[in-house]
Amino acid sequence: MPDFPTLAALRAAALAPSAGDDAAAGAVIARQAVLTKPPGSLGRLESLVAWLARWQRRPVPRLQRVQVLVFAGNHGVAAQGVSPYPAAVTAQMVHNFAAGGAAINALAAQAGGALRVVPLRLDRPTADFTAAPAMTEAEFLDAAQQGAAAVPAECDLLCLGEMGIANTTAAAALAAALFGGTGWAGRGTGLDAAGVAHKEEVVRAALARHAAALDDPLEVARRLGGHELAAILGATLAARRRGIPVLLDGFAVTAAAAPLALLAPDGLDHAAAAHLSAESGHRRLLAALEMTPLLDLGLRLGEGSGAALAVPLLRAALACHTGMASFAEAGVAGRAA
Ligand SMILES: Cc1cc2ncn([C@H]3O[C@H](COP(=O)(O)O)[C@@H](O)[C@H]3O)c2cc1C
Ligand SMILES: O=C(O)c1cccnc1
Repeated sequence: MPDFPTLAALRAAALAPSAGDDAAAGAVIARQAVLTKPPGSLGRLESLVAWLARWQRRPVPRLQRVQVLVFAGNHGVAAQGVSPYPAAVTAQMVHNFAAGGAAINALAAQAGGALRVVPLRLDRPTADFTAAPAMTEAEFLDAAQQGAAAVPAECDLLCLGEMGIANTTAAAALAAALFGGTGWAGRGTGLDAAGVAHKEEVVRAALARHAAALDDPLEVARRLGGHELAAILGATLAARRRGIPVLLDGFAVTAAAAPLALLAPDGLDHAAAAHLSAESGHRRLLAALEMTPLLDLGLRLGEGSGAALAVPLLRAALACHTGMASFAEAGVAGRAA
């Protein structure tokens, strides 16, 4: 049985209340209070473990099965000259992933994660969304469903990444449609100032073309997104239903998942921003989503690279939580007053 046999089923899943486990998070917080450190002194490491417990629905979270999923898709809007690279690079990079030669191969291995790359209709790009909706309803639903189906049932943490030439233009259009304003276009893979201005104009034209239909976040995702971006939305939603916390990568992945936060206020509570991309719209997008990135390393790659890089940080947080002694166990005096 597919997770989302119809668009109505996808929407109902996105609107369903969250399934986080308060008791599991509470158990983590209670244990942290007795470990040999001043309360709160491990900062964000402490709240991260509680977050893992809440969404794994397990009082002692684990990070044994880490899955990195990279979705790949092609974009009709590439024909507008919005990327310095040819669209053929998407499929070429999928071969490179399979051969083990990309950054994400190295980073997923370092993270102790399994890497799976899911190409979506690479021979059939989306429609150029300055002229028509990027996807039909059936195409959008199929991509979202493929994303959901790629999420393993048994998984402790999901890292999401993407590959799709011109997808930072789609991401900018999504962000502009979902959160309003202009100036969402950035350099992507390396546009110069004139290229960014042209990209911004393409985004403006797309929003004007679809202006009458941008009230519904799923319709925004269908009209202005892409196959791999719809798959990321489907995977993010499926992960919440299966009790799997998610690390979002950069600008493209965050924009792909963002409709879920607009459909339900807690729609991305099981997802954390792994890093702040150097793509200029990302800081603003994360602020709109009230997310604080874990890392800020100046990455502007995609592929799930930032998400994979944050996994060792989560492992460190969990190692402290499970490995530290309590004040009583260690014979360390507690606070005097
Ligand atoms: C060799 C190469 C490897 C990549 N890996 C990720 N991206 C990244 O760049 C693309 C988005 O940038 P834009 O919107 O400017 O095309 C996406 O495919 C993204 O994952 C790559 C891009 C290239 C060229
Ligand atoms: O932040 C991203 O997702 C990103 C940035 C540049 C190129 N591709 C992706």
